[in-house]
Amino acid sequence: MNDAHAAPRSVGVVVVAAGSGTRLGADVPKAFVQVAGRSLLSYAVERVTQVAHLARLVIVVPEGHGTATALGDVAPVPEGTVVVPGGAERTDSVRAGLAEVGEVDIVLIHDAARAFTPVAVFDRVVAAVAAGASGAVPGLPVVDTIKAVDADGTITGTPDRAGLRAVQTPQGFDADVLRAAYASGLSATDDAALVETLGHHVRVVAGDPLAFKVTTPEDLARAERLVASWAASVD
Ligand SMILES: Nc1ccn([C@@H]2O[C@H](COP(=O)(O)OP(=O)(O)OP(=O)(O)O)[C@@H](O)[C@H]2O)c(=O)n1
Ligand SMILES: C[C@](O)(CO)[C@H](O)COP(=O)(O)O
Repeated sequence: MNDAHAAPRSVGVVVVAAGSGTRLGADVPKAFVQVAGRSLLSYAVERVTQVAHLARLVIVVPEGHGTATALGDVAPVPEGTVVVPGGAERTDSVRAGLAEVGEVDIVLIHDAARAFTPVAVFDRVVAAVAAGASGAVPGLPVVDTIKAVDADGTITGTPDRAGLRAVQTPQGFDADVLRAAYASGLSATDDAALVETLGHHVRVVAGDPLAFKVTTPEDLARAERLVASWAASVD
């Protein structure tokens, strides 16, 4: 366990890995897809287990993969890890994982699909919440100009991109705040949106390009190149 981060607060992590990966189009659930002989989930878990003050790890998997033993061949999981089946939407899967996270101070929700997120990103998110934020998410400035459009594709606005961030995971929250947000029964494409709806302030901390989400075959090729470059650098 990495004790570099000083905040003495217990951290629970929910790794959501129950998506099918429609856009990737593999023949196994996306989190189980292999890069250089290891599943995306195993890369994600390897990083999560280095989070300081980690007290509880919950992995949310597709129906039918619902035990730590069943998961053992896909990704070695530490003793005490709880494995639960997810739901139809990411929000459903997070809600299932959150129900198992137990008594911790801070909860991080992390996409298995962001398998290469550096531990330093986790540390920044935890530090922001430990310092008093209700929530914190990693984000990167956007490099494209973003347009708002209506249903016909007509542009309705051009927000100033200086005030925009593309957000990643892990997304971290005070545990009670996140539970209240999920109790609302609402859905959203990220966890922060539910917390924002309750009126809490969520901070953006520096993200990392390595926290990219494996979504398409092009992303998987990028992951292959990344891992190959790491292997080459230790040869
Ligand atoms: N019902 C779902 C949907 C998504 N996820 C997880 O949420 C993360 C982000 O989702 P995404 O990358 O969109 O994964 P998929 O839903 O699998 O992808 P797609 O939309 O292409 O089917 C992934 O780690 C995925 O496993 C989940 O646990 N349960
Ligand atoms: C949570 C997330 O990764 C933040 O960028 C993203 O919103 C997940 O979206 P997806 O459509 O489920 O990939």
